[in-house]
Amino acid sequence: MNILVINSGSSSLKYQLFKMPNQSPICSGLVERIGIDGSYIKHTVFSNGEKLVTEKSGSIADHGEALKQVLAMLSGGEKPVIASPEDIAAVGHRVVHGGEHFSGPTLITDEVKAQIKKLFSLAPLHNPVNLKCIEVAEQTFKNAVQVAVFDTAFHQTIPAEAFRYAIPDKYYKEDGIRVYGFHGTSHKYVSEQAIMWLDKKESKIISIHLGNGCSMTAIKNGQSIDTSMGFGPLSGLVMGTRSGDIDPSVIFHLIEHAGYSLSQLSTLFNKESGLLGVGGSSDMRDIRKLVAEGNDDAILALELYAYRIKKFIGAYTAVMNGVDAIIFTAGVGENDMAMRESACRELDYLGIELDNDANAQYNGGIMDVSSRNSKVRILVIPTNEEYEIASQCYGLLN
Ligand SMILES: Nc1ncnc2c1ncn2[C@@H]1O[C@H](COP(=O)(O)OP(=O)(O)O)[C@@H](O)[C@H]1O
Ligand SMILES: CC(=O)OP(=O)(O)O
Ligand SMILES: [Mg+2]
Repeated sequence: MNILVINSGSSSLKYQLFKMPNQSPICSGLVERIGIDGSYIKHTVFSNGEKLVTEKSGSIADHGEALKQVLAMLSGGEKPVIASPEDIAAVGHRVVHGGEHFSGPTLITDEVKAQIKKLFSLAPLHNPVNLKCIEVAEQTFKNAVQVAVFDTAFHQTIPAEAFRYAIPDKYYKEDGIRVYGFHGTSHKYVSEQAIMWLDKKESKIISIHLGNGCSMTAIKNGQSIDTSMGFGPLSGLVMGTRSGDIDPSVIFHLIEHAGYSLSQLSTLFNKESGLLGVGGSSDMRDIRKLVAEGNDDAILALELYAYRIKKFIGAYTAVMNGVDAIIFTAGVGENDMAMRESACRELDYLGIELDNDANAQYNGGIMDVSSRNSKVRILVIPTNEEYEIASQCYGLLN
């Protein structure tokens, strides 16, 4: 059974085609820097132990256009992987916000699409794009089953003391205002990998997902018990274009004294803040180049970014009364060794000590980059949201 997985993030679209239940993909790829200059597609076909890579650059304005180009690559190019749309039995979609409605993989119906739409304003960089990808896939693969896997699902185990905000009851009961948490598919996947690696079911893990969106999760005995994103994917860590935690008084101030409208506020905190707002680019690679040129704004952006991670490591160590392992994952977490170094600096009081050489040598797979004396294992684990989505789809359909 061929399952195509579509993972649209805020700046990227990733995809993999799996022949399930076999774990290895037939092809995979990503479209990066969507909506900013220098967009490109990298499409890799795996065949008889070999990799055939096709790369294409050019401007890609939005996720709809990105997905159309990806679909053309699946059936065309040097090595087509499908002969016709009928070759795809199911399409698994990453959907970021599912509210309290969804705690597992879900067959997409008109009702499910309506729910995804209802949550547009809570995840404005994601849910509209997720729905667009579902619609393009429905039109392209008319006979395939469409399945949604929600970022929020893994966090449904968070207890009330962590998911409720300290505001009157009715805002939760009537309006569903609570912490939902995101990147759940990634936190689930990497923490399960870590539990296998540690060979320890009763474990305390902090998972740090640093992509364009960034979040951290405290995972006790395999279950999410707290996470840094909240009602929407905006709170917590400093991100590519999102501010992370901010005192709501700033919002009152901007409305009262600068006449800001709702949409101006949403644009400011979702699209113009974070690394972009402080350092001049949303992309960590650009920030690193600016830092190398001595740009003070970019240096400050990195400091804010690392400081916030460190603060949550402290908070989640306290919440779990200890920590066995910390995981770094996603675009920045896997590729930016200097950020891992900054975030773990001077944490020896908590028993967290990085091995700088091992950290610098990381080049893929699961690796322990902590020093021998470190009480806490520091693991770099490549996330694979697409594989996790494919297995959940397969589980649902069989
Ligand atoms: N080699 C690298 N060094 C530093 N940062 C990197 C590298 N490769 C990717 N990144 C960063 O990873 C981020 C994107 O992460 P990703 O997980 O793909 O994001 P998303 O899924 O949220 O769109 C960008 O900030 C990008 O600069
Ligand atoms: C939820 C979220 O922020 O996702 P991404 O990092 O893919 O933008
Ligand atoms: Mg992502």
